[in-house]
Amino acid sequence: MISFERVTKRYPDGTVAVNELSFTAPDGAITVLVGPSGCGKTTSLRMVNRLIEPTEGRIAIDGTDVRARPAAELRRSIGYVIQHAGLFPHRTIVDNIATVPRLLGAERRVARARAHELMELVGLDPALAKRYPHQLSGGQQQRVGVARALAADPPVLLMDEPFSAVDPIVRKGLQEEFLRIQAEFAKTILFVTHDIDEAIKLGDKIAVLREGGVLAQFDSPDRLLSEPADEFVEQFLGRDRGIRRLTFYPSDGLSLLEGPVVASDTPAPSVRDAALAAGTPWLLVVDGERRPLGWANPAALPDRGPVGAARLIGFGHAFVRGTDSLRAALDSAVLSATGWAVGVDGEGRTLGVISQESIGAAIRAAHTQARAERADGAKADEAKADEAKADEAKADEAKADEARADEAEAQAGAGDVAAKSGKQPAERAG
Ligand SMILES: Nc1ncnc2c1ncn2[C@@H]1O[C@H](COP(=O)(O)OP(=O)(O)OP(=O)(O)O)[C@@H](O)[C@H]1O
Repeated sequence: MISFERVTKRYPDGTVAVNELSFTAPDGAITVLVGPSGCGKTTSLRMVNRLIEPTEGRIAIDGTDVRARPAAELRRSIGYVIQHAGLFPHRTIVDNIATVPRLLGAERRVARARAHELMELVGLDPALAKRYPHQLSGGQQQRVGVARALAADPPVLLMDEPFSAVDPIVRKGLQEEFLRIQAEFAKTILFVTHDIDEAIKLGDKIAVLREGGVLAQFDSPDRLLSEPADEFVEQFLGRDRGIRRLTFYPSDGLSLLEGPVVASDTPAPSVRDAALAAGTPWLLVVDGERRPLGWANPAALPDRGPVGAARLIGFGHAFVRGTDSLRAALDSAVLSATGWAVGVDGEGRTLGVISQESIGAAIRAAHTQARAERADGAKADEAKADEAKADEAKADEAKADEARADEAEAQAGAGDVAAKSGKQPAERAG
């Protein structure tokens, strides 16, 4: 757990880069600091490993002020990844990764063996081990940066725009790899980016900063998208936050229709007659393994031959029910020429189809449920706060009782002494 407690950083020229910043980055989670250029993200991050010292306030890791430890020792216990990776240019890749374990006293052989394991973990070809950083692509260098930060197995990682310097496709790959590694290692991560999409994709918690280093909102991505604290956050999130929010709604509750799904070798006339009788607007034709082939218009089916021989209309892409979100399901329907989405299982076999309208209804239901859950959550928080207040009041009462008892005891004791010396306490006091 990393806690910022009213942290302010004022540079010598008077610039207030961070202003009374307070939030707690929970254990084993990714907390993203996001905001426009110059809002104090990097300054905040570098105060955790004491590359910058705060002017006021306190930063603590697991309750201990970071200033309680010598800076060099602190830094060795915290992984740090920066834009362009910041690798040592004259060391090979394997030695770059082995740097911190070596500093911590690991034998060269042990540190290198660990470095090779980490290269595999972050998806680097072992053949790159003996190269130098300039002989690697930007994406490969970033992977080395991540491997190096993980080498000493630190509980805390600081990452400053680690994926910003690579093209969007490589970046997406790095983000996915990073989430996979985090699912396995559950580090406590503070991650800086100026890209709200990256923040939403990676963050368990997001701290949105505004200019002057002021915290605008600290929330989960879903909460941020559904309830931006103010106009600044709303604008920063962008116009399509409603659509992006659908990423947090699962698709497993969607009811898929199996009726319109037909095997490609079924005789066309029989499916045509059945579909027209049932008022089915579109038929999804699938192969022998139930993989989708395309849509057929029942009214246009021929009088002879299998349905698979008819002219089929492309279905765009299918969504995987359960794994993909409602956003993916909606996207599938929007991209399909018929307005219907195709739901498949993990193996790509068709489970059924669903119309845009039905997905719309599922979205409305998900919104209603989320609102109810938020209201319940707020009530539970209130109840917890009331309980905490009641506990505090009880503790105060107990303390007051104790103080009264002490006083009474002291007076009784004083009485004893007074009695022994033949004087009254009042006399002694006077
Ligand atoms: N050494 C310094 N002296 C004076 N001002 C500084 C110094 N370093 C940073 N600043 C200022 O502090 C503010 C916050 O800078 P910081 O680098 O933390 O922002 P950032 O949010 O990380 O920006 P970016 O996204 O552009 O990297 C900016 O106004 C910056 O100009």
